[in-house]
Amino acid sequence: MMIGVLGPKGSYSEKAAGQWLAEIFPGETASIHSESCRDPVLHYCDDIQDVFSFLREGPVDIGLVPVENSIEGSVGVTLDMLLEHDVTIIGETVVAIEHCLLSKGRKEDIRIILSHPQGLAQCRHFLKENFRGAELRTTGSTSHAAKLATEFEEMAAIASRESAQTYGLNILVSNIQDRKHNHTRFLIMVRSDEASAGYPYRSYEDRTYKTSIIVYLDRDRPGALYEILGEFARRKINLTRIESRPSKKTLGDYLFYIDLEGRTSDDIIKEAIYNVESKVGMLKMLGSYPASEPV
Ligand SMILES: O=C(O)C(=O)Cc1ccccc1
Repeated sequence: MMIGVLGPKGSYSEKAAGQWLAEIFPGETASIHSESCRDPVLHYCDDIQDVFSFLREGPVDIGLVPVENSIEGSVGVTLDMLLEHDVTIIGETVVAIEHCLLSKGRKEDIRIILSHPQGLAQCRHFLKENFRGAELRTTGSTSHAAKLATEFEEMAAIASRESAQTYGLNILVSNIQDRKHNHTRFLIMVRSDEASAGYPYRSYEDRTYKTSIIVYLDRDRPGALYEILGEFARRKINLTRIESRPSKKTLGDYLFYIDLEGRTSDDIIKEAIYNVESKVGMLKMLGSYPASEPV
């Protein structure tokens, strides 16, 4: 079983994969580099788009991507790829993020700071206060930033402690994110045809399920969104997230990403989604999956 994650080694996505595997294959060695856990191996991808591409074309069987962060909000490229690709969400996991400033050189010598866009954004205040003149550069992942920072003493990376160890970097400053509590939610996906094949992971009768959908109103009219949300509200279905994302058709035209409590095997969820579908231009079902434990 090959799992596509943002690489290289040391990324938060890699950490999320280990955490999810330990949840779904409890008791087995959760090491993602061993032969256990039904032989999952990681396929390190350069960026989020590649996780989706390698899922579609192979060799990846399961894709894991960051979708939202408690400080910076949604990962836009993930939302766009969820619309574009034929994938089904089968799980989610939430990782506590602790960004550190890593370098081979001294703090006073840092001129360039590298990280994933989410990493830079989650440390915006720290960077303004401590490195106003530094050049900020984005990389495909925090661990790629750490790997690059090994090359020059005036470079630093915003990445995890694990990356410091992996790439032999010093931790100049730890816990630099703008809020102490910093969590990122990751989605686990398969190709939609695989989902119907019943992937090798158990159903959790004792867990709360979530269902994720994307809707497009296609013609804006007063109360349109209210009507849709009303289909859930009148059935007392709890929405855990609603996010608008530009349709890329024209300014002010949006898609809505909605997460709700329940699963499509529940009649009430099925009924609500059926009614919503009759009121919108497009509805894409992303999947029903066990909700992560509350953080
Ligand atoms: O770049 C990584 O390590 C990732 O897995 C993406 C990411 C970046 C910043 C915070 C959480 C996840």
